[in-house]
Amino acid sequence: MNAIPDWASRNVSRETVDKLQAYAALIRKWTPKINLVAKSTLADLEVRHIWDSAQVFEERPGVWADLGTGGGLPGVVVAILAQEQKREMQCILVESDQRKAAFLRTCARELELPIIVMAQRVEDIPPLCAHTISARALASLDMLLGFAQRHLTEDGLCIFQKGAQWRQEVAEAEKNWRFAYEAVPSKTDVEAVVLKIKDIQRV
Ligand SMILES: C[S@@+](CC[C@H](N)C(=O)[O-])C[C@H]1O[C@@H](n2cnc3c(N)ncnc32)[C@H](O)[C@@H]1O
Repeated sequence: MNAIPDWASRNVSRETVDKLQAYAALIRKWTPKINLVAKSTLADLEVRHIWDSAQVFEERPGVWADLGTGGGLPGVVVAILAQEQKREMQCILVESDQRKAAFLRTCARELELPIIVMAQRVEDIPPLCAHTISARALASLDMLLGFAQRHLTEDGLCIFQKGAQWRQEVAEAEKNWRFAYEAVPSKTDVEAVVLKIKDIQRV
């Protein structure tokens, strides 16, 4: 399948659609050299990765940190959509793989995005004091909540994309953490959810 996302339903401008397409072109160009996404998913890149990432975007104040951003999913998509909304939002992308971080800097330059790329491990950087933290395919929920405890402001929000096993992940995480969550059905995968989590405390 090579479906095109229904950007009109998001009220996205022509300029932003062009930027998302330019980003898709960069992923297609770089993926043969560095595995930004599985090559088998390139044909369906717009829905499987870009639309999937766009669904996490919401208007939020302050710092948005995307952890383990890889090829920029969802961080670069969030930065493009924030630019559309003219939000005063600072996007920080944390990615420990140096080649992927170089790709992210290329995205920043070529797409004219005011993002900060940190080519380090999430565990090694000083607290980011982020108001929003996203992560896609990075780690178990239990581990992500540990990252959030270090990098999220007290009243901040985590937005984690999780697959079919999300209920088990929540149950596992609840052994170590107290938190409030909402599971929003994914728009791209019937079994997946977007977990919105706040008020995180270690048990
Ligand atoms: C499975 S990929 C997912 C990438 C992207 N979020 C996506 O959905 O396509 C996980 C990424 O996290 C990075 N990563 C893994 N552990 C990390 C850590 N502790 N700190 C920073 N980045 C990390 C890896 O280099 C990899 O690019």
